[in-house]
Amino acid sequence: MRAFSIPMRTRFRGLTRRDGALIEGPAGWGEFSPFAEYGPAEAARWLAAAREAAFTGFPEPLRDRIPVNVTVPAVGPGRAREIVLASSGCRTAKVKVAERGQDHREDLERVEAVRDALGPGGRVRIDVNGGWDVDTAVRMIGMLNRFDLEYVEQPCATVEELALVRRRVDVPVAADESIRRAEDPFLVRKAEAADIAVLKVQPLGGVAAALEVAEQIGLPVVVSSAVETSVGLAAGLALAAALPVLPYACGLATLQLLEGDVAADPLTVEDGMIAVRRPSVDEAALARFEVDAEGWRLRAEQADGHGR
Ligand SMILES: O=C(O)CCC(=O)c1ccccc1C(=O)O
Ligand SMILES: [Mg+2]
Repeated sequence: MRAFSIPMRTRFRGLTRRDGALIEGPAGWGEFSPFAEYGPAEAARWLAAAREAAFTGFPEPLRDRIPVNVTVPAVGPGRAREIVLASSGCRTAKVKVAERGQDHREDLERVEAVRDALGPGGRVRIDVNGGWDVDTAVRMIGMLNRFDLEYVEQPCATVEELALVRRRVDVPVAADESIRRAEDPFLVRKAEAADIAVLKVQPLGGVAAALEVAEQIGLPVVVSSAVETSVGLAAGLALAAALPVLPYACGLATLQLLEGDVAADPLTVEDGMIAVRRPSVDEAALARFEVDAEGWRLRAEQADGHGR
């Protein structure tokens, strides 16, 4: 097992560095990078995803390029515009809103700047990460829809709240945390709480497991990353490539958020798309970010035996 710590270009989810581990097996490299605050039961699924990549491999791809969105963190409007313009042709942007410590005006200015940078033909989605209550969500979605929203991701924290918001707004609702951190990922479907499912490979325990969730959830899927190196992103690409239909751009352009990568040929965006392939770890690239792996070995050991 090898471990990395890569600085983030801009603070994201409160993170200033992305830390994780890499394992190599007969099928290739796998990434194990659960966030620091996740306990062993949750980390067990992330570990299963890394092992699938290293020892099993991925399902057959049905497409060889995946359209992706540029991810805009909770930055000021000037920086938001720069990020969109430097996104290598992404025609869809996902804008983080409701950042703790910021006000609604900052969200409006950021989304306006992104719409302006993309032009009327681009698509703008927002991700609230559960930051609003129902009334705030209804009010803010109404205001932000002036910039024509493709969908709103996780406007509130709970499935019940998502269902209430969904009944009160015209903008489609996507569920993220309500699927990847839920006891029952299908509650969203049963409660008719979302129009779109955001699926991430590591939190769901691998590509095959996520593909199964996609089949059973009966909603269009957006594959998104957990802000990973090219090794983790490759698993997301494999999922996106294996889905029978892919109506939306995926949140896999997140290498743009990191200062560097562990591969010599990173999964970069070209014309708003990423080619489906699996880069391997390059010793010289990893050397820039490598840290001691002992803590990660311990974390994997603790995660073992904590299956879903
Ligand atoms: O979907 C994207 O554009 C990027 C990925 C992303 O936003 C994300 C990355 C890590 C953890 C949580 C999230 C999220 O979607 O909330
Ligand atoms: Mg999200």
